[in-house]
Amino acid sequence: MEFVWIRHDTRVHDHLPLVEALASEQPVMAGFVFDRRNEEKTEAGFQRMDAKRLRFLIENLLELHQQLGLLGVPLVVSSGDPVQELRQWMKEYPVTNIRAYRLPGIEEAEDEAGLEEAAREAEAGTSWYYGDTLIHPEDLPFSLEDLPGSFHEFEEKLLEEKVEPRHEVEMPREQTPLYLEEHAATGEELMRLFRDSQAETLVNGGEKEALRRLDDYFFKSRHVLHYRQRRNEMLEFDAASKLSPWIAGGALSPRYVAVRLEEVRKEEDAESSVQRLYTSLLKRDYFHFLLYKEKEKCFAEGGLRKIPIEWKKDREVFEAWCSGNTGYPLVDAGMRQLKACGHTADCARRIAAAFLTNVLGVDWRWGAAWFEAHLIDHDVSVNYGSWMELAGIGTGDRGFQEVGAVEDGRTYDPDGTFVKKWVPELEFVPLEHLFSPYLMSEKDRKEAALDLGHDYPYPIVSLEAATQERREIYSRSVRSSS
Ligand SMILES: Cc1cc2nc3c(=O)[nH]c(=O)nc-3n(C[C@H](O)[C@H](O)[C@H](O)COP(=O)(O)OP(=O)(O)OC[C@H]3O[C@@H](n4cnc5c(N)ncnc54)[C@H](O)[C@@H]3O)c2cc1C
Repeated sequence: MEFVWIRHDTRVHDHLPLVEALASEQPVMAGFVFDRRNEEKTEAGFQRMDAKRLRFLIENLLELHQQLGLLGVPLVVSSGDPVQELRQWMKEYPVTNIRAYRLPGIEEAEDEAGLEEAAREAEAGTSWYYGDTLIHPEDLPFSLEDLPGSFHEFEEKLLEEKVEPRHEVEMPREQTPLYLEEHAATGEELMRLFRDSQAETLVNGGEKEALRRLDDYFFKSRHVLHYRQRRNEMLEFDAASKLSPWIAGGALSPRYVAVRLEEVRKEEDAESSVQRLYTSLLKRDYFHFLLYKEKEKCFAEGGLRKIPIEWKKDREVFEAWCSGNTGYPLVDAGMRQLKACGHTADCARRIAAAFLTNVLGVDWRWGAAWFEAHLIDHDVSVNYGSWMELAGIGTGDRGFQEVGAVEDGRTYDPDGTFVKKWVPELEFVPLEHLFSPYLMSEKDRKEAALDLGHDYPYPIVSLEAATQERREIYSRSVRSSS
């Protein structure tokens, strides 16, 4: 029997392991393990996977269960240590071969090695695939060891060498249904988990919903044509694709997105936005390859550049940031949105992340862990890679980055709708003071019905003084490491 181990690939389109398993003429089943590690607490004291992420995952799995059912492929689920659960399934079913996608990540690589060993013991084979990126690793014009040191260089090399994604694979063909009682039990279990989860998410999970969103953004509403100009808008849902939760969970293949994007490219005036969106997808690839290459370094205190920065582990300050109560409305709006629905726009992420590290000086890994817990599009390589970049310890050589916690409001939230939506305490504050309400006179505050320190906090630190302090710490640390 062929066994397809589902990891971050909760779909049936563009799924080579499934296609090849079904082409093998052997009966095929699939399995997914809810990884117990996600129930562990982080150093900062919260669970690694929040209810929103879990809910989105359950929705992806419910849809996969249905889609696999239509192909005659039963799906089993369990929770625990992935290798132990796979070992157990190899005992319960006559598994001769396991097929799965490889993933970047330390724990992921440990699981792959553990599965290899378990399969050897069970005298079963293993077949590994790459499907998490747009570009297949074997098609890179350099070895992983020679991965360029900046995304810009990486993109340039790929464009120069005209490296393109491979074609997506055909849809899997169905098999004579393999009846397993456990398939029905899986459906009931997933429904129970779904009913028990109360979380709200920006979008709903599942392959069908992913394909619907793509179709809408690319072809029906055609908002994609304005991607280059609008992608940094903070509040508007259609300003960017919002495909990341499905791509990260594997309900949507990045290659499928690229294929459909090429159809858009043929349209008049589409080139600039299409190319910009392709760049975004390539940036995701870059972070994936970076994690494949650098492994543990992507989680180290000093990051890839091994800069021995002193980070604070101040829980009170960290909690004010997590809950969106720093007194800087632009930071707080993004953080509140993240907590409420598991998503916030790219520039809101950048501002919030850089504020934690480059103003508050809190350990970047605490912030990355908070994002990991709450983002429904969490992708370990993109998240940790982005955090390192903003803290000045990742790829590129951008050094210390100033945080536009006030000025960026005028650029990215020019009419203040984003801040007013997520920080309603500031509803009556005029736009000129919206991003820095602490600068208002007492009279202005009264007129805006704002009792600072009561309705909304005073700034947790002075932006200028704290930035100056962190800049000095950063420069000292860079000097001491060179
Ligand atoms: C601190 C920080 C943490 C982040 N963590 C994650 C994460 O865990 N998972 C994640 O998918 N993205 C992450 N991002 C990148 C980016 O913010 C999101 O991909 C983007 O906001 C998703 O919205 P969208 O689907 O509308 O993107 P679009 O702008 O429509 O882009 C299309 C796709 O390209 C990819 N993409 C877009 N921007 C980036 C980027 N800067 N880096 C890498 N890939 C990108 C995503 O897959 C996205 O769905 C992070 C950014 C920062 C600054």
